[in-house]
Amino acid sequence: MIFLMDLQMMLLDVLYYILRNSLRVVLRPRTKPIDGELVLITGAGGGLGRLFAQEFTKHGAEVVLWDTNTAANERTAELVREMGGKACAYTVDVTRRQDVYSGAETVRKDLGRDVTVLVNNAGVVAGRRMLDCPDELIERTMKVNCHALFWTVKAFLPQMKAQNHGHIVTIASVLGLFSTPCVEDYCASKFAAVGFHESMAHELLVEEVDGVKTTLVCPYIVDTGMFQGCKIREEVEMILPPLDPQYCVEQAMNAILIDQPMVCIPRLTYLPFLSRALLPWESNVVTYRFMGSDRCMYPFIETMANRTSGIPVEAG
Ligand SMILES: NC(=O)C1=CN([C@@H]2O[C@H](COP(=O)(O)OP(=O)(O)OC[C@H]3O[C@@H](n4cnc5c(N)ncnc54)[C@H](OP(=O)(O)O)[C@@H]3O)[C@@H](O)[C@H]2O)C=CC1
Ligand SMILES: CC1=C(/C=C/C(C)=C/C=C/C(C)=C/C=O)C(C)(C)CCC1
Repeated sequence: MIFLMDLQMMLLDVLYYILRNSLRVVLRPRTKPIDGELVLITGAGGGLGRLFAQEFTKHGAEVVLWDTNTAANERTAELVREMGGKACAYTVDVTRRQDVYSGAETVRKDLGRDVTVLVNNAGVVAGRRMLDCPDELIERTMKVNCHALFWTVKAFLPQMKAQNHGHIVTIASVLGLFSTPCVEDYCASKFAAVGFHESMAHELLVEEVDGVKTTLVCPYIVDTGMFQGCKIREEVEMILPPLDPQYCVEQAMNAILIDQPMVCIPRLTYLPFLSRALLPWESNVVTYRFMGSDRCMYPFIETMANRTSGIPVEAG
């Protein structure tokens, strides 16, 4: 009897959340204020990281910037200060766990307060066919895109939990939800990032740490240069062009500010995610062929090869 009542309650809750989330698309919920929050962004020296720093600044937050590229990171800090914001830049390699832990201590000492929003944004891709790819490059992708999430969350979550206040944002990718060929290192690391993020989010809910929010961000190709050359069939690309970095960050910010647990950018990319889960493997294979997703990374790999050695590799 209790089981049936629980089942009924659960089904009603499921319906309620489907309705609430559908309505959210049209009626935007109120955003939370973040002025006064201390936001740490990894990979803040360029691309999306720099734009996140500027967006958080617009909303009145103070930012801490971590990157391996000191000059680029300092430039981000400068841009934030030009906007009238507060920024501190530190050179931290997020793959070195002792550096992450000591870096977290330094931030605490220097700023005299705890980080309340963590944006795990740093990311890399090998950009080589798996069998041509040096082992070290594969390891690097796993360390930056996946292992580093453990170190940063272990460094900052304890204080957030103690205060029952905070937000952990993981910049994953649609390639953490479905895959394309020739980016095995990247897909493995992003699928892992999605798994890590979701497990942590469930853990916080079970422990009833309701003041620490989580947002998983899964963007499609963004025009930052990271995946330069990646190309799907032209007719499909007209419906699904690479994202403008500013648009991508604004969409992610909207999700963060309404405590949305997950966002795919653009929304259209929920479709391949669903079809991967629901359709037979072969149906997805023919869809990939039709849309040009099966070979979309070939020109990207060629671009990367030209960038790194000047000698094009055979991508076909
Ligand atoms: N661009 C795209 O198409 C998409 C990107 N994403 C994800 O968004 C995030 C940002 O990507 P994007 O802005 O395009 O990439 P960028 O390469 O432009 O920026 C990534 C930044 O991370 C830094 N970084 C790399 N390794 C480390 C490290 N070990 N420790 C600290 N910082 C590091 C880089 O420094 P350096 O320049 O010195 O390497 C760089 O400044 C990534 O996680 C990426 O996977 C998701 C979907 C699509
Ligand atoms: C697989 C697939 C597609 C292509 C996806 C691509 C090309 C994604 C690239 C994402 C990147 C580069 C993310 C970086 O983090 C379509 C056409 C959407 C639909 C059919 C299935």
